Amino acid sequence: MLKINQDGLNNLWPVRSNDSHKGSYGRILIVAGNDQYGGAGILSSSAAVYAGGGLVTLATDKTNFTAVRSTLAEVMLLDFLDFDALKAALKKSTGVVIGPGLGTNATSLKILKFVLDHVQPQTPLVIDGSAIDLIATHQIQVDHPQTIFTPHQMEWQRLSGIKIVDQNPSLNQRAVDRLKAMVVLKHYETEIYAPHTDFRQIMAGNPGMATGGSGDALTGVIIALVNQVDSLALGVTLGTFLHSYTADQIYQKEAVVLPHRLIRRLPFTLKQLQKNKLL
Ligand SMILES: NC(=O)C1=CN([C@@H]2O[C@H](COP(=O)(O)OP(=O)(O)OC[C@H]3O[C@@H](n4cnc5c(N)ncnc54)[C@H](O)[C@@H]3O)[C@@H](O)[C@H]2O)[C@@H](O)CC1
Ligand SMILES: Nc1ncnc2c1ncn2[C@@H]1O[C@H](COP(=O)(O)OP(=O)(O)O)[C@@H](O)[C@H]1O
Ligand SMILES: [Mg+2]
Repeated sequence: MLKINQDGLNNLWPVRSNDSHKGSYGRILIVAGNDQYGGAGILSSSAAVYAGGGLVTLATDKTNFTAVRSTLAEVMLLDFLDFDALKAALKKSTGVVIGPGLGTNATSLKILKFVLDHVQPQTPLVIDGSAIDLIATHQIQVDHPQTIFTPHQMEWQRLSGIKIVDQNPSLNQRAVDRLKAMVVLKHYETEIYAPHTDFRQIMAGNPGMATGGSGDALTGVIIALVNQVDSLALGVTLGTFLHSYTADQIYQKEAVVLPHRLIRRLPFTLKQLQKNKLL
């Protein structure tokens, strides 16, 4: 097991080059938020923007459009039932998130299957929340080579079949090898698994994060960081650490880490971590 702390990541934070432009930092598509869970789509997409994603599009239920526009002017919008537009967006995306607040009904399933069928093979794909539940319930085989699952322990129980009380690194690793995907197993000191590789443990995070929406925000942070470095494993590690480390800064002064406040703080922590690199 490799413990991940601030010192271990010191030289690895991406720094923006002078001749870069928005296209240098990814075209990110977030497919999230049904009519009940619109907030999940807002949290995921705003986290992607605040963590430095170049161009972020949210494909969501149409009822969320006004709320998204009034919260987050930077994000572009798509109706997630407009499959022609979704197909075109998937074709040009360099990073996709599916699942936060997607719901688990027949429409949600149709959207998930469409995304799995049309995402480009080279594009990193973060699968979270409702999408994990749908994959477990309907026993959907995910063959996408660049997949990152981000389950909490209950979602991991559903996906892997390992009961929460029985979850341990050796059983988790075997399930990850079978899945052939990265897995960010979220809890206190979150673990990051990849097939046939020693797992990493994030030495940051706190119980102030135990509030609805923290994981939705994580998906956006991860996909934004994956779009700023060359390696998938590094992007996932940096994103997961940045999320928890930012939460720790807030938790020093606030008893609950509200996800929207964590998100607003991301550019500051990112700058601070970059500066350590430049010292
Ligand atoms: N503002 C919003 O729109 C929100 C939307 N959300 C979405 O709602 C959908 C349902 O997600 P939920 O996670 O609430 O529902 P789930 O039913 O998947 O999981 C929650 C249950 O798992 C239990 N659990 C056990 N171990 C856990 C662990 N380590 N971490 C978290 N929970 C653990 C919890 O106590 C709870 O009973 C997802 O698509 C999610 O993205 C939630 O993120 C909440 C906020
Ligand atoms: N007690 C805790 N200690 C550290 N981190 C926690 C704790 N509880 C929750 N978290 C973090 O908060 C996030 C919760 O994710 P998730 O349960 O998917 O939330 P949601 O679906 O409501 O957005 C994860 O990143 C998890 O690691
Ligand atoms: Mg979640």
